[in-house]
Amino acid sequence: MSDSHSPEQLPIHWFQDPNDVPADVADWLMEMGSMTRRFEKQGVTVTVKPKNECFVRRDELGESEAQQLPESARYWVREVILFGDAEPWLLGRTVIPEETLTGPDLALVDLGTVPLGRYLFSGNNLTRDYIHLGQLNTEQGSLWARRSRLCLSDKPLLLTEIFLPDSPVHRPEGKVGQA
Ligand SMILES: C=C(O[C@@H]1C=C(C(=O)O)C=C[C@H]1O)C(=O)O
Repeated sequence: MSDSHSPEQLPIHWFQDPNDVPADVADWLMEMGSMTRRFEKQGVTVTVKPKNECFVRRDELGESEAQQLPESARYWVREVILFGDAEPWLLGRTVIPEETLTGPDLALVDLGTVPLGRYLFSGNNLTRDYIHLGQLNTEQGSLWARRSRLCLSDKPLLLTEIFLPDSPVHRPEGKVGQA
């Protein structure tokens, strides 16, 4: 799957019932802590390559994204590829209403190659409203995905993560280096 597609343009099928997802996959997708840290526990160096970062209007969001975020004049969008060592493991798309970018949280627009999780999980002011589990069918096969609405000091942001074929989520044992 080319990384030129924005996750919002990709037709992700969202499951109504998480029990429709295999338990070993759900164990990854329902991770409540930092996915960056979870990946690092696989023994890899996690790096982030920003692909797109900009402000957009509400009518430029995907319909399902806009439905899950409050009205705002504009939203900060961050799209990245996250790597485990040299392997692309995850496409991430974060949408942040401008009203969330207050005080120290304005730093969210300057993350660059710093993994979002390093910032979000650095304090004790992050909650996760929900995690939706999904699957994306591509010419190369299907990919697992999840969408979380997070709140940073009670201010919302929406995070979509698509797990790429090389990621542990798609390995039978979920472990790196096991054939
Ligand atoms: C939210 C986290 O940050 C990760 C890093 C991202 C980024 O740098 O934009 C996006 C998705 C996450 O997989 C996390 O570690 O849980």
